[in-house]
Amino acid sequence: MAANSSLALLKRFIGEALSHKRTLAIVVASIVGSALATLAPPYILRIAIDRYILANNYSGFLAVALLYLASLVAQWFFATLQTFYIEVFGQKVLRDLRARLHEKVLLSNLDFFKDKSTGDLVSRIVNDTGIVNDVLVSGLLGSLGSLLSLIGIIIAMLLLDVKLTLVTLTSVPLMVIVAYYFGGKMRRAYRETRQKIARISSVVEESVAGVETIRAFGRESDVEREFSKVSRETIKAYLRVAVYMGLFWPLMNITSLLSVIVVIAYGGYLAYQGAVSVGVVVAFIQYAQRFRGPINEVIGLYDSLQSALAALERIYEVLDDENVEDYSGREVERLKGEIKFEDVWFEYENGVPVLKGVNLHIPPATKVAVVGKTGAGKTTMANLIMRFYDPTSGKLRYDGIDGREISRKSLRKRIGYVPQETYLFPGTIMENILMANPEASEEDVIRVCKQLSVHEFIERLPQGYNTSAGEAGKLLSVGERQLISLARALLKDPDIVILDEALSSVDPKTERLVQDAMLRLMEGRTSIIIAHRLGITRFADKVVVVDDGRIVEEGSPEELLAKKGYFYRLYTSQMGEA
Ligand SMILES: Nc1ncnc2c1ncn2[C@@H]1O[C@H](COP(=O)(O)OP(=O)(O)OP(=O)(O)O)[C@@H](O)[C@H]1O
Repeated sequence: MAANSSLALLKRFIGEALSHKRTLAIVVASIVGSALATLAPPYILRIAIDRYILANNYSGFLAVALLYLASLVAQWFFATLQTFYIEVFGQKVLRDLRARLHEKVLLSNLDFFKDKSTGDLVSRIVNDTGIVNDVLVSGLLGSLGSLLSLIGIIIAMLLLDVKLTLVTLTSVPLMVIVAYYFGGKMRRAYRETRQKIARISSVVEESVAGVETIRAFGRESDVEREFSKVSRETIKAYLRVAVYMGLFWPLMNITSLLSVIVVIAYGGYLAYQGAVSVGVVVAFIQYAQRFRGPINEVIGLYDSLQSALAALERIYEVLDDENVEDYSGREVERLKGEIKFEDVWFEYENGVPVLKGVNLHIPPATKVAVVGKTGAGKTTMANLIMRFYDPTSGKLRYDGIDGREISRKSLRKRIGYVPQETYLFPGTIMENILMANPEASEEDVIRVCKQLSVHEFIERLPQGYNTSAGEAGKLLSVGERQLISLARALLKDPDIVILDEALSSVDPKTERLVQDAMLRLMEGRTSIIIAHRLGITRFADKVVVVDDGRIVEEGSPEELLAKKGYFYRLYTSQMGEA
């Protein structure tokens, strides 16, 4: 990443984090207090030794001893305050970032998801924000405190003795080298363990999710091999961390002790000559030992800055994505349900039209079955009616109103959509149906379920409507899940119904239930059925045959069958297969 773009990222992030001024003020106060409190004890010790102990003067000694104790308590108090409020501040920043990212996911249009995998988005919202918090909030503020401490220690030492200060500082470069080189190796090894752990989880996840396929293809031993390979690599990574940790901390302690030896040797010599007091030498010994922590912290921050900035960049990439759904536009209360495609062209990708000049008039309360080969553009037509996308050119009108003028939210309130696969959210079956209409009551849900004859089979579940979706998901067949989807749609009391009829085979009894429920849902409503099984077309007022993005035939099922054209061929070949 170029230096100036890193700086711009950091500036933007800090600018946003500054919105929590009050917490930040407490953090800064505790950092300053903590730095000052760290400086005090050696200084007080020096006074105690020089003015009281060595001078055999015990009259005010108790006061100095108490002062020393007070400075230790202050050090403890500010350190606790600092740790706690940095966490509070960090969690607030983290919550804001995650909330904005999550909202972005909810408000983005479908183009947003085209080039992002679920795993990638989850990782950005969970892991990247975590890294940013660790490094750019906790790390940065902690390092700020460390830098303050370092500067304070050097000033305090300079005030005590300039020459001794300069000699003591000679050990600092060595500490920096150890912290940079060995500390860096340790931190990199640690990062690697995290990657290996993530790899283990994904191998396990894939094994569980794909267990049937693995067995069917006899791939058990391959998967096992892969797992033990990743396992071995993980062990190696952990052992590397252990080696570097074992090297790093003792080395850091030794360099710290080296500086103490330098102070004792040179300070002792100066004290012998009478140039400094014994108290000053003792204070220096203590200050010299206080370098280690802050130096390590500042270098650790420098080391992880690159990865945190990369994480920040990935976060802003999502936040700045411009594929946002626009919810503005006029509100519609109820629709008669007339839909008109007027020379609609549509492309997902520039230059690749998927719909090529579709003209279609669906009068209110008409049942239309859309049929055609895989990839013909049926689902795309449904996507346009839902306004998941708008036409690239041409218009879609609802009751004569251009769809672009109607607010997406209010339009979707009037449409009941039954996708091919029913997604059950965590929660109970009752909650899963209620989500379709927040204004509906539990009685409404039961009424709707009775209407669709879904009530009986829900009642048969272990806890009826209160069965958890997870448990129900395992107990319910595809068809039964689709019945729940149909109940959801009916609860909205929509004006327009879109059914993406599933091809998957359903047992005859459930199939009958699903079909009856579909017909009941469509009753008196403008309905579009994307029909994979052509048998359902006999209930339609009109069949529309789509091929390669164009409507090639249109008419009542009887007309089209009699015409012996495209639909007739599709129909007879499917019925033949059946
Ligand atoms: N999000 C997308 N991005 C790019 N191309 C897409 C996208 N969704 C669908 N397509 C392409 O658009 C064409 C029409 O797809 P569509 O899903 O509308 O067909 P369909 O008739 O519903 O097919 P099926 O019966 O398989 O569901 C296909 O060539 C498909 O590859």
